[in-house]
Amino acid sequence: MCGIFFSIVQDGRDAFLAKPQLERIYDALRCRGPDCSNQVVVQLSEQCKLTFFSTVLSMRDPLTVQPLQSATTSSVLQFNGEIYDVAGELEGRGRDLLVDETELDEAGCSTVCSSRNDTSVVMHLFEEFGVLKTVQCLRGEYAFVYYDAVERCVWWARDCIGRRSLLMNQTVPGELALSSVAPFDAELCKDWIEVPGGSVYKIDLSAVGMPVTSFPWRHASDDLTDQPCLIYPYPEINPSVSVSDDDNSSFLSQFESSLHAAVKRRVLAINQTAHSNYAVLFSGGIDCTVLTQILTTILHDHHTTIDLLNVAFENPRTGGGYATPDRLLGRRSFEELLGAPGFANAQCVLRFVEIDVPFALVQEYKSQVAELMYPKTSVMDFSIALAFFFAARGVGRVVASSAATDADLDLAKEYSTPSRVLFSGLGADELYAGYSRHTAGFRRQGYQSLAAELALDFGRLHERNLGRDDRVGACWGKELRYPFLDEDFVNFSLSCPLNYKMRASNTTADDGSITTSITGKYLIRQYARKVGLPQVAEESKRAIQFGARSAKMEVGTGKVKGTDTFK
Ligand SMILES: Nc1ncnc2c1ncn2[C@@H]1O[C@H](COP(=O)(O)OP(=O)(O)OP(=O)(O)O)[C@@H](O)[C@H]1O
Ligand SMILES: NC(=O)CC[C@H](N)C(=O)O
Repeated sequence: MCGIFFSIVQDGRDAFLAKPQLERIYDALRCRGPDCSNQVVVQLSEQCKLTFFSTVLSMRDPLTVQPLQSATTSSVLQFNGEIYDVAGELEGRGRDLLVDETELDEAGCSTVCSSRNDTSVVMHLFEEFGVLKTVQCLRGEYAFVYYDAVERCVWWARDCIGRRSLLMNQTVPGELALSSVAPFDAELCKDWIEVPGGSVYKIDLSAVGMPVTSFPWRHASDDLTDQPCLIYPYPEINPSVSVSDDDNSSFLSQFESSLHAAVKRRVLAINQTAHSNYAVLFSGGIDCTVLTQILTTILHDHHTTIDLLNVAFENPRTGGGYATPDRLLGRRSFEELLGAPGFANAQCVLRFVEIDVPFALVQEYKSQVAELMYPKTSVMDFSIALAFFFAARGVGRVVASSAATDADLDLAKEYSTPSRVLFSGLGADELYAGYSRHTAGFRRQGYQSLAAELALDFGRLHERNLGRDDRVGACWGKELRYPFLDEDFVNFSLSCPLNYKMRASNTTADDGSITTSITGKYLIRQYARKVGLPQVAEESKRAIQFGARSAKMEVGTGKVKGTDTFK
């Protein structure tokens, strides 16, 4: 993941923070982007100075140094993330820049191969069409800061779903700082907040008082008359329930093609020569197992490896060693994947990588994890962040492999995944009603409140999960990719009637008694059955901190609440 730090300081001051604090931020950013780092300073006036510091984890050819400064306008771009496609009004121009035509597949837009460096494409589009028009058309997971030297303003945003971290600090009047991470320091480096998702922001450097304007994302169905805005590339959730099941196979095939395309975009947008292997954050649950199955079909004929990273914690409070629920499930799902018909004769190699985290290692890294997750501070955030931190580190042992001759298959040898890209199944529960509280709500009220609850869950992913997970996972020079949060897949999923997400079914026992069971993630389960994963298809949700046992590890903390502040 790339790293961004930007600041505006006034009154002739040199820097937003004292040197030690700034260096700490720069060090954290260098971990995110180990390929290069650079600083650009723009002295706007004697009083006002702009500082841009960037680091790059290069994923797309050619390596594009950041901050990227335009030779023609002197504008400056800091970009963290991936653009997979350019749609809508700028489709033609954007794709010309982004896509190597020869790599377009027959299906056209749904499997665009984004093969050119996207940072320079974004810069081109910003200069040619302006920020709002461009952002409206970009498809991908990103955060950016852009100084428009012609208009003398600075723009910043996270993508419309908020899949990358960006923090802001506006405690000093007239000044501003933005950063991908901001290690917490109680004295000198506090008061950061996550840039609220759902808007693009602009500060006008020429206007008196340097006002900030926000341009919100709205749905096409909203009243759009009051202020300039952007239109989400997906609708509001469809609250309807379809009356007949005639469309079942059509919904399933749309689900399948849309999710395949989302995974494929994220596979193709990797510098194939340098980093052509893959890793999945693998709990063994249905979401990440389905993603792995799709990866194996896309990479079926490629001589490459897919590392399935499964993290488990030694938890002194609960005991039980590393035989955590996710470890047991992970092993079982790995076997099921190997036996699925689609995997027969595959050239790609699947490996199960066990990442065991002893309690002593947690003690060693816990202050780093707490700093990275900041401004999240709760006990629950910490236990989730800890699990992502060690899973993303990718250091474990290859305990099983689909290739009998796999040289890394050695129970005694430490193995570190070379993959820079980590696939995650996040988002499936929010789109397809995977939480137990969805089931409980459905049991009480049927479909009545489900749509509202799902809309709420999806809409707060940026503040609850995505910023934190980016900050924590990226510190190892890795990049999280979320196929379930692909805009086109989200578009399909939000449009799909609620009964393709959650359903009740009755079973009659021999004594005639009827039991009603409620199942969420209907289409995901149907897909798993279709591709030969019947056991995985029955799996229920288990959150990472319980599956990996990273929650409340210290003896005597059993009664601590998840919402308490982590100390
Ligand atoms: N123990 C684990 N080891 C490695 N990665 C994990 C683990 N648990 C969860 N993950 C990753 O984090 C993602 C989101 O985790 P979450 O807790 O929401 O699990 P989930 O929704 O039950 O997903 P899944 O069905 O894939 O388990 C998972 O899809 C997976 O990619
Ligand atoms: N890690 C990143 O954010 C990568 C930025 C950009 N996609 C590149 O490959 O240069």
